[in-house]
Amino acid sequence: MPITSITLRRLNMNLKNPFTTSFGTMQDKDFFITEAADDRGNRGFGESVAFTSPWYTEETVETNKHMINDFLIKLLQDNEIRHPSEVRELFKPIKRNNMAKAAVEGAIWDLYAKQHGITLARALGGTKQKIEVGISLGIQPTVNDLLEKVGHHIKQGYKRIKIKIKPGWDYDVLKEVRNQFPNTPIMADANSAYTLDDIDQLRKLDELNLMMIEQPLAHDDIVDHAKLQAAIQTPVCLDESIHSAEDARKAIELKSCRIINVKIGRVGGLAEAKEIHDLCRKNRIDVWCGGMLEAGVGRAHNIALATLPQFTLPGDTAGSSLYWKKDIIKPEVTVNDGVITVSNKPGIGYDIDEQALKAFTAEKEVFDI
Ligand SMILES: O=C(O)CCC(=O)c1ccccc1C(=O)O
Ligand SMILES: [Mg+2]
Repeated sequence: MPITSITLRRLNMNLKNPFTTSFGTMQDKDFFITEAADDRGNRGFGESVAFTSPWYTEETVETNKHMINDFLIKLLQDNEIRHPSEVRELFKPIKRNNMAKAAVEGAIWDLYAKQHGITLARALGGTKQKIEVGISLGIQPTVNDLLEKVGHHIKQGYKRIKIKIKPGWDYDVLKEVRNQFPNTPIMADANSAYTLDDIDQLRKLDELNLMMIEQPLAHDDIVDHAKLQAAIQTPVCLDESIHSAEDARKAIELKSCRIINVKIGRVGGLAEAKEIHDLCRKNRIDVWCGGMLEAGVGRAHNIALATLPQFTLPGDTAGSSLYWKKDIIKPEVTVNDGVITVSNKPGIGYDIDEQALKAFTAEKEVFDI
């Protein structure tokens, strides 16, 4: 497929509200938007989901820059690809650095879909016209703040509420939420804040009828998670531990989880994400699309991925306006009664807001391919 250039733009955007996890608080986002262009005026876009510090995985904005500039671009310059699904194989000699790879691969998928006049969802084999979404609520200053936010988002129609937890902000808080909202689908995300020593505290969550607990144990573990899953009723969902279809296969085999949160960046791109999806479909593991506080381009990619059939649970792809005063796509992603209607325009399905993109761009570099 024709690709004549890759452009890297480094953007700075401010989140509307600070987002707090068991690791700390995020307010500013500094990230890359990638663009793959051909000589017929088609432009495909991708987004890197790495943060400025390596708290979620080992990658950062700076490591992304190094990997893309010094390795991934060269592989594209030296090799022809016929289809975006070949990018994964092309990037294999570079170990890990999945978010860097996904950012480049994503732009190429969007370009391919636009070259063929089809939606990215269709290029991936997705069929859903509508996707259900939930919201992820960071750790709040007080329980009352949390209860108020939960109530607000239930009223807006979000299909499930995810609550970040950590030791000291877990059972008691979730119990208050459950008491006030007895019928709402609720889940918890610990971002690796516990160990097996906390098993009694984690078992207490069983009485709260949670949809799942996401990544309770270490970011690189699938063994202790299997022990935990055997000891509690609440389904375990893995996020940080799954970087590839191979990781997913092993976790399924060990019974480390009953659910997997798929994030395109964490697993190295759309082709790998689809393979995890296919594997989970075969093994009847529910999957949902996670979020990384994306701007519109990354959000659009998530929506396209979530049109695949095994995305059976609501994802973290909430509406743009929950994160940003102004997004970089037109129109912004909107959610009605917890549902996003999938765009039928070619590629990611949203236009780039060129003015906004320019306004948020701090650095720009163009590589000829
Ligand atoms: O709303 C979103 O984009 C997802 C929010 C979220 O939970 C999250 C945000 C940043 C990093 C990791 C996670 C996570 O799923 O663990
Ligand atoms: Mg998570």
